[in-house]
Amino acid sequence: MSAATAHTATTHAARVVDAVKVYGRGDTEVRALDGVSVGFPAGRFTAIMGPSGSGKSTLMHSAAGLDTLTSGSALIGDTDLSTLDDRRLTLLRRERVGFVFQAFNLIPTLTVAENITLPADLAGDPRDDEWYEALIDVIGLRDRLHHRPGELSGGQQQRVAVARAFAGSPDVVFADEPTGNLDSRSGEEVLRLLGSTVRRTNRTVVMVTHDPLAAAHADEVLFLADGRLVDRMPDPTAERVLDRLKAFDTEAAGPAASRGARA
Ligand SMILES: Nc1ncnc2c1ncn2[C@@H]1O[C@H](COP(=O)(O)OP(=O)(O)OP(=O)(O)O)[C@@H](O)[C@H]1O
Repeated sequence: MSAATAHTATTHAARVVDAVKVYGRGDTEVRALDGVSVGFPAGRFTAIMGPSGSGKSTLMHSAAGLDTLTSGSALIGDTDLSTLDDRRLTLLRRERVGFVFQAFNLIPTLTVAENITLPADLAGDPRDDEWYEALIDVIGLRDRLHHRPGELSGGQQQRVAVARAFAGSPDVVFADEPTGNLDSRSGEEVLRLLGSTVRRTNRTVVMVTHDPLAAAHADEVLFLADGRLVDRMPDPTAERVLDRLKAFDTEAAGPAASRGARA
């Protein structure tokens, strides 16, 4: 792509093109992704929703380079992940992608500060002090930097995991049900943290969630059903997301249910 084109088109931090993912063969074949093309715009917070089994995790894992596609492409920036060998894929994930999981996945023996800088330390990168300090301010745990994760609440641990995900200034942070293990108040804090990090520092987040309240924090919600992208909702509210999800139940009772990929 020429520089001129890059400036006129929406910049996507990550995208998939004609993504197909087939698990199993013959009678047990499941088309988890059935030709999905979607971009995740840079500087935006995108949520992925859809009924259970609709392909949300598969889409996220493929876009993040944690899983490979059966056909089609997954790109981080302009890098087609299928062109990378395992070593370069690992490096790309380490340097250009951040992750937040439902289970916070912090290292219990390291302090909060050490957990946050661990990916950069492993990569041998010098710490960007300004960015690190800004992150500590955003997560609001300056007085806990020398505590261990076990001494923090679940919500505080997830805020540390969010800071760790952003610490290396990745192109995109993928969050898989980041509030799944939290009570509603802690979950709300983590979502506000994700949203404010995107808006104040122009970062990119892609989040899989079942929760309409969580999805309402995003700039846009993508809806999957039966491995396909079926709808997008800019500027979501929890009510509108809930209504859209309810419509899936109605659609599932009709012809859309007869595709049979998961029968
Ligand atoms: N490793 C696997 N082997 C076989 N089938 C799989 C595998 N992983 C996922 N699937 C199937 O692919 C389809 C999509 O799964 P996926 O986990 O992406 O859905 P999801 O929308 O994230 O679901 P949930 O909301 O329940 O987490 C499902 O039918 C699932 O059973």
